[in-house]
Amino acid sequence: MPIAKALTIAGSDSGGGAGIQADLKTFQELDAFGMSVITALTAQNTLGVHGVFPQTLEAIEAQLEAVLSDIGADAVKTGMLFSPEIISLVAQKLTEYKVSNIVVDPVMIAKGGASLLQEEAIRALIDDLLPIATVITPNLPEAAKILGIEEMKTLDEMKEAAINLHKLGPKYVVLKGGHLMNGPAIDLLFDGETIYELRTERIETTHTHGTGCTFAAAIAAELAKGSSIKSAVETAKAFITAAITSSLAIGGGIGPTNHSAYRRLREE
Ligand SMILES: Nc1ncnc2c1ncn2[C@@H]1O[C@H](COP(=O)(O)OP(=O)(O)O)[C@@H](O)[C@H]1O
Ligand SMILES: Cc1ncc(COP(=O)(O)OP(=O)(O)O)c(N)n1
Repeated sequence: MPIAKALTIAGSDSGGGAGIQADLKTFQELDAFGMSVITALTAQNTLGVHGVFPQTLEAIEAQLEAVLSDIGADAVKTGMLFSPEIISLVAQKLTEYKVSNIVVDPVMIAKGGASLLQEEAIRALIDDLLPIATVITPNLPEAAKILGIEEMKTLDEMKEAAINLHKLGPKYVVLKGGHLMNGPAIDLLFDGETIYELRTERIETTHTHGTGCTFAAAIAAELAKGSSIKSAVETAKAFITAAITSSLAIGGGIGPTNHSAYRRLREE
């Protein structure tokens, strides 16, 4: 069987817990061949983001061309895209190369509070990227920003938001409930007809750096292997739950999740 090829288009996290590094580790753990297009370098560790250095459009386009014109991708995951110009370029290239499984994680703000997306880029995200997305994976603050509403606090508000996000054009919406205070960690999958709930116990830990990146990358890896969206999201939920359960208390701040935990669990 040919190897599934997964491409991440995202920012680099020097601390290794989020961004390109989290995505490539996740692809590897789920048996997909990982490739990368780096949109920005961040000087980052468990204490926060200490610098953001966007790459030139020329550098980003050269990386996209190199990968897509030769190797191709069975699925693409986008993360930190930073500016309206980068978003438009990425959308144009994914359309030109007819990429069929596009997972858009609309990264906006890191857990420490640093901005990873310019305010003026939200319009480009909505106009250029959401309509071509197979699935979008916003967290609650990101969903609220896209919809121009107050942040959701209840499951009913989350359901309404998932329906409204779907109207912006993606084929599927996964609304992540990691930011809901208290109670289980509930994510919603909406396919345009049915809302599915994915529930796990909330794990008591502060070490959750890179949860969103890892979850979206796992969905991309599974779609690249030919899974249905429902099965891809279920596997991603199991993957991130295992990764948070044995997250790593390294550094002095918010530590990363453990990308090899899911495989280890399955080998036991
Ligand atoms: N403390 C936790 N316990 C269990 N699952 C969690 C926890 N925090 C986040 N998750 C899960 O991790 C995934 C990423 O969600 P979230 O943290 O909301 O994303 P982001 O990193 O983009 O803010 C979701 O599946 C969410 O339910
Ligand atoms: C380079 C880079 N990309 C994305 C993020 C945000 O990652 P996320 O998975 O949402 O996790 P937190 O940063 O919120 O813990 C990032 N920090 N860096």
